[in-house]
Amino acid sequence: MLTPQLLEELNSLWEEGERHDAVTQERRERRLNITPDTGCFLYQLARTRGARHIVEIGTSNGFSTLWLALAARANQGKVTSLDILAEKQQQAASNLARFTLVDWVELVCCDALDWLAKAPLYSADLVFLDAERTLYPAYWPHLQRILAPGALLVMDNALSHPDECRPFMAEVLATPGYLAETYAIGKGQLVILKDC
Ligand SMILES: C[S@@+](CC[C@H](N)C(=O)[O-])C[C@H]1O[C@@H](n2cnc3c(N)ncnc32)[C@H](O)[C@@H]1O
Repeated sequence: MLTPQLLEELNSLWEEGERHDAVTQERRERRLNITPDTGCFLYQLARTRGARHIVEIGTSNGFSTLWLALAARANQGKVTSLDILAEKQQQAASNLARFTLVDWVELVCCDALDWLAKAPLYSADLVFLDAERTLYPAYWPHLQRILAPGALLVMDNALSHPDECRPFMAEVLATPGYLAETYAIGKGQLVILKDC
């Protein structure tokens, strides 16, 4: 259960990230966190789906990972979270420890495409995509393979960066068996259901 105190602590971490990003020019040093309502949305989706195998692409300092980890803990599952930058994952490890969620998350420092290329069939119940948007079309064949029947894929930034997201969205809409819709939550969430 997410207590008011826990929600307040998550909100404080997000506010701290916003303050940090406001004075940080270098993109690789920015947190670029999802919004708290997006975190709540992910938690609700993961809980109602009963997702046990959750994959996150783009860990940063672990703000979104915390929400997914809370759902994984409740579902007795786990999160595998990927980021290409080791320093980001060190920050995430520290935040997971602070929220005592380390046991529900495996942090993997890698290029997401390399990891996806080796991931097994039907190995994910929920995937959260929040990394380098122009690379998503190359991820799509692998994402289709790893999503279990009835699984969900959520992509952040559908409304904040429509031009960068358009090629991926076009690929998804052209693929039979997937139901996609964009919701005006945070920076815009494209939710894709593997409906086959
Ligand atoms: C927008 S941030 C993620 C924010 C995070 N989901 C949150 O809300 O707290 C994007 C992250 O994707 C990572 N990234 C970029 N390209 C990547 C790649 N090819 N493979 C894995 N991670 C990548 C970046 O290092 C960065 O930390």
